[in-house]
Amino acid sequence: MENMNLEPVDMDLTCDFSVSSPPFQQSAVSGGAEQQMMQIHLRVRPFSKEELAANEDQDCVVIEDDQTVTLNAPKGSANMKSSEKGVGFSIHKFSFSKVYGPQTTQSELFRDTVRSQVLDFLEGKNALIFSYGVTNAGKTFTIQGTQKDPGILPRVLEATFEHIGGHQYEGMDLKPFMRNGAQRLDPDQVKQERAARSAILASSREECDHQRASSSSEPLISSDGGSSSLSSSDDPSVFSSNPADAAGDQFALWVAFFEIYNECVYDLLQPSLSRKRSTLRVCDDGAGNAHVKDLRWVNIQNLSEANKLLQTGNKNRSAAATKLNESSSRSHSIFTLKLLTIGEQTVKRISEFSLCDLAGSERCNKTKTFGDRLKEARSINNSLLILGKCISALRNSQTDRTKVGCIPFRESKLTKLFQAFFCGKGRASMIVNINQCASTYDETLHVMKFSAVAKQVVQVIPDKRVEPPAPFLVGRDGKPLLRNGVMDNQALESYLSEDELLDEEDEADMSLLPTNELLNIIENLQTKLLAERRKNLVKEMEIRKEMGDAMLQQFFESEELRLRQIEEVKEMEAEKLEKTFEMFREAVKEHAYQCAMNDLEDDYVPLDEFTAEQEEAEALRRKVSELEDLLSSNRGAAPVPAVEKWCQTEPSPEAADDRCKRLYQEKCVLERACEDKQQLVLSLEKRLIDLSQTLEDVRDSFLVKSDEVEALQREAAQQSKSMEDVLRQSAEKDKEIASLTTQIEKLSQSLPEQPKAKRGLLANIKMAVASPRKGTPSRSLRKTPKTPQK
Ligand SMILES: Nc1ncnc2c1ncn2[C@@H]1O[C@H](COP(=O)(O)OP(=O)(O)OP(=O)(O)O)[C@@H](O)[C@H]1O
Repeated sequence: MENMNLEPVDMDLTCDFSVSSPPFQQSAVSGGAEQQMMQIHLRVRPFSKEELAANEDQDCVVIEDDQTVTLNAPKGSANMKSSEKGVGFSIHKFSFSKVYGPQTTQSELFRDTVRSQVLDFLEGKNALIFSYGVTNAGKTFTIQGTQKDPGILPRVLEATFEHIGGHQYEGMDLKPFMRNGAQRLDPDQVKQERAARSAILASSREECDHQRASSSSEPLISSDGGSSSLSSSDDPSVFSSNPADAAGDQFALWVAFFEIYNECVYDLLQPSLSRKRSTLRVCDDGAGNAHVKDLRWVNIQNLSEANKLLQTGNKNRSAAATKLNESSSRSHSIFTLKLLTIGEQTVKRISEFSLCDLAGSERCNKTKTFGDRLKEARSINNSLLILGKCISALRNSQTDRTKVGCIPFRESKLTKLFQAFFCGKGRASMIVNINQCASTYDETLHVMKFSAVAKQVVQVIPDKRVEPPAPFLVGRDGKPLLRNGVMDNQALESYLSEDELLDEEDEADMSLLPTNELLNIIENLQTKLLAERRKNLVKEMEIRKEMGDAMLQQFFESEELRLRQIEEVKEMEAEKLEKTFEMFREAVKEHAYQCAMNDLEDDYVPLDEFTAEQEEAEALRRKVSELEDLLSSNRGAAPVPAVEKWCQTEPSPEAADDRCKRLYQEKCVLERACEDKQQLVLSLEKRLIDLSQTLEDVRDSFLVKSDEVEALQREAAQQSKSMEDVLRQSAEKDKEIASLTTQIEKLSQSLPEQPKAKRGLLANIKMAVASPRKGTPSRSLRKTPKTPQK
């Protein structure tokens, strides 16, 4: 506690640790839940005769009102000395949810502090109460009390049995499992459970007889199970179950009692056959719910049985006489009740009530501690220091959201177990116990400062109207049971995370163990490590293979998609080309037709006319040749052009002249007609050339498009070739993985006989897996990829 940095800002002459907000202030948050400051109650115990004789009464503790207390530093205390030096103050003021003076009875304390939490518990909510204070301040008295003056715990038990009434579930086949679950036991397990329970109760009976004979201590609850000393509920009907609400439900109450001593968890209800008790592990179910693994849960049916268990547990608890307390608790003890509400042969809900009696915070010099006591004191102070750090961090995270997630719950077993309550899975409240002795003033001041910080922690109280979710149910082997034919997911998750847990024995205080045990532990750990590594290696390979397969599959799918797209583009391009070509063909045809039509219009000559003209021309030609023949035969002269000759040789010059002229004109007409025909032929030839040119152009563009199509086809061919390469590579990898798996299996089978050789091979395999591309073995594909369509 000395190092705890919880000092609030001091003020003037008196230091005021009271918070400005009213102590019971509540505010609603979303979903009907409420926020509430953590309830911190202060109990000031009366002086004992010895203390009064030793002049311990120096008015160090002054109760101002039912919420405020002032501490006045006595002479000689460290606090007084530092205030005399001008460092700090000698008067400190603290406020609490409520202050209970030395005259407060156990019944009053129960009624004011715990009753509402008991009601929560009976309604299915979780609750935690822990007592905190220096050694000999009255923590155990507050939690357990005496037979004449029972404390909170017996009263909680009494209230619970009042609530259960005649609705006790006798089956004993439904038992708490982990933090929030229940286990269904088979008949054999129920038999074992009953036998173990009887053994514990019988051993406590012997102990009680022994105690009665020696009258050394008194049981907390009368052994007949009656509640003669209990008056926990002034109005017992408050706790009675309402038959209308219960709807035929039955209740089973299971309890566990354990302690955390030197950071090791011990079951206080486990009969220890040897001197060395076995330690238990604190496990997390993966959802922030820590629980003690293999803790003994005992089904109790009445107060008498509860008392016997308390006796047994207290007998096993680590206690020792210190200078300040004859029987000082050297450990944190936690008594937990679990109430199972059972209806229709299943567990409807489970609620938990934990009562924690913390070990006393103390300074080693005051308690004159050495050896084991010193070690205990260090361990106690350390776990209380972590509790203080958690509470401080919790308060800081609530005031400053950036600090969320830095709460060191995992640093001690105690805080791991408290975490769920501090994180909204139940309501926690603290009872601070102080004595008024001047000799322990400085420690008391530390305790008060701690509680001032704790008081500022805000808790989210779940909405009472909202029914908590049904607990998960597991079978004999702890594996989840089907609920309405469906696997219980919550149970499955918890079960799986349970498997993943680390062995927390590693965290226990090893220095307490002898060397040979340490060697055994090391050997065990080495074996575990090896097994873990092997498991990880196999897992890693499986994951690699899965990832490879998934990637390959993805690649095939994308490749297939790409090929499909290329095919579609090709088809579209070919279609477009075909259309363009068709268009050109149509255009050429149209053009040729138009030209032909134009020519036909220009050069149209009726056929009769043309035939007549042809005949006439033929007749004229015949006549011309006749005349030429005649002329040449008459004159015997060298032949001359026919017409001229004929004109010259005409007997009548006029007639011959006319005839010649006419013939000449006809000749000229014929020549013109020939010229026109020649022109027509030329123009047709020119049009033919133009058309050929157009056809040439169309052919060229067709060739270009064909080239493009060919290029696309080439590209597609290349891609399919590269895909084949990838397939080939994947096949090789697959074969490599298969051969490695075979090797691992062989190694796993032969590992126990040749551990050293296997370690070498495992390392080789790990290297091979770490650089899979260097492996030579060929592979085969698991899946045959689809051949892309071309
Ligand atoms: N309110 C009280 N009224 C009468 N006696 C009390 C009261 N509180 C404590 N005592 C007595 O004071 C003594 C010390 O109390 P207790 O053992 O409960 O202290 P503690 O805080 O649990 O100490 P430790 O941490 O060392 O276990 C006991 O003899 C107890 O009976």
